[in-house]
Amino acid sequence: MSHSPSLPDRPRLDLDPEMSEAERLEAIRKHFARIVQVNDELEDRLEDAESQREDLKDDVDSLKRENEVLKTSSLYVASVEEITDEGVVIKQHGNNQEVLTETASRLEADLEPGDRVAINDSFSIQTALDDETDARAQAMEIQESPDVEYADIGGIDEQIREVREAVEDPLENPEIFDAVGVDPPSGVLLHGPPGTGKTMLAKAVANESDATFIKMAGSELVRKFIGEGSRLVRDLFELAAEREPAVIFIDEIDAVAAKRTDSKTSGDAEVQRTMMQLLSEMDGFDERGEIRIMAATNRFDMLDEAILRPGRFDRLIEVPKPGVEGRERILEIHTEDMNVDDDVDLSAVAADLEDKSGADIASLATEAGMFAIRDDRTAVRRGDFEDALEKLEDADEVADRNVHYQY
Ligand SMILES: Nc1ncnc2c1ncn2[C@@H]1O[C@H](COP(=O)(O)OP(=O)(O)OP(=O)(O)O)[C@@H](O)[C@H]1O
Repeated sequence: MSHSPSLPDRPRLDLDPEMSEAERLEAIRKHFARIVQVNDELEDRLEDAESQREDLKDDVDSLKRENEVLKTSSLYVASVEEITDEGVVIKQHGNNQEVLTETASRLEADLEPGDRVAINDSFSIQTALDDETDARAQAMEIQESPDVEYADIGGIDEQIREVREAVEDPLENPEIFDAVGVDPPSGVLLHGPPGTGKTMLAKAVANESDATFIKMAGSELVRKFIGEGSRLVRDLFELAAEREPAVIFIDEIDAVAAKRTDSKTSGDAEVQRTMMQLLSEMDGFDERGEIRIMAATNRFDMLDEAILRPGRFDRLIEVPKPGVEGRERILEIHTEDMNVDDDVDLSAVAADLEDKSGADIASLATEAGMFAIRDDRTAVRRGDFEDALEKLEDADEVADRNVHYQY
């Protein structure tokens, strides 16, 4: 930028007392003329300066815009690995490069290992990505130790035994499989009507084997995360590897692994890609690792057989609705903390619950408690269970009219 010449001197009026009247007048006239001239000069300079200021302002604006673009368009996504005294260790997605970086203390206080963050070209953390932007967090439910135990599950003891053998034993005693020279099942598929305890079983086996429970719902993959299904499946296995020992649980697997239909829409192609990703993840899997894979479905009949081949979901466990003894056990579990009158015979209540699932029985118990509360009582009576059953059946009837469930 060129330096502007210095401003003109301020004109001075020197009047000599010796001067004649005419000479004074002449001096004042000249002084006035100089003032007018300096004034004109200053006005010109002001005009120049103003137009220069306009130009500079335009420059500033465009630089500001450029800066904004630089700040917002070239951010990369990374995960926080560790927070140390020297800074935050992050791992960049895509190339897995680990970097020690600094972050504003405003952000650092809220960061935790596992969080996703946006970083700029020089790896400095710009923002923490909240759950809304984090599809991975939305699509998966992660529990370090789910609060379900085998003792909380009633009526499916044989299924518990099978799941322990296929999931817990390989996690806890992999050497037994090595010694005998057999591979444990690759994947365990639980199938049966809704509300029979499939999710509970998966949570319980994760809990009792001290493994992280990572759940992904197949239906959400195809409904909420359109276009992201195969990436999320990849993320799922990556996450399990980071958190092992881990139990991966894919609920409603039929949503991504249904038999191919004749009608080929683009949605089907996307679902197909998600399933292919799942199969390739399972095929490339070392069975003896510390990750076990489970899935559940209410629609076994709809599954594509490709997912049932050896090396994939090769252990099938049917989880049926409970028989009368199972129903009684489930009733006991769900009324354990309730104040139930001594004269209530749970086996008689269970006998009336033909065809009900564990989930039905859990809501029956809660509903019976509600009837007691409405009646201003603190103890639940036999009649409350009867009223609750009636209510449940009315609700079922409405549901049946709306959905035709086929299992
Ligand atoms: N066998 C059972 N013993 C005790 N409680 C049960 C049992 N089955 C179901 N429940 C109750 O029903 C709820 C739902 O069960 P869960 O989610 O495990 O069923 P699910 O088979 O996975 O169902 P869905 O196929 O609908 O996902 C449980 O939280 C529990 O309260």
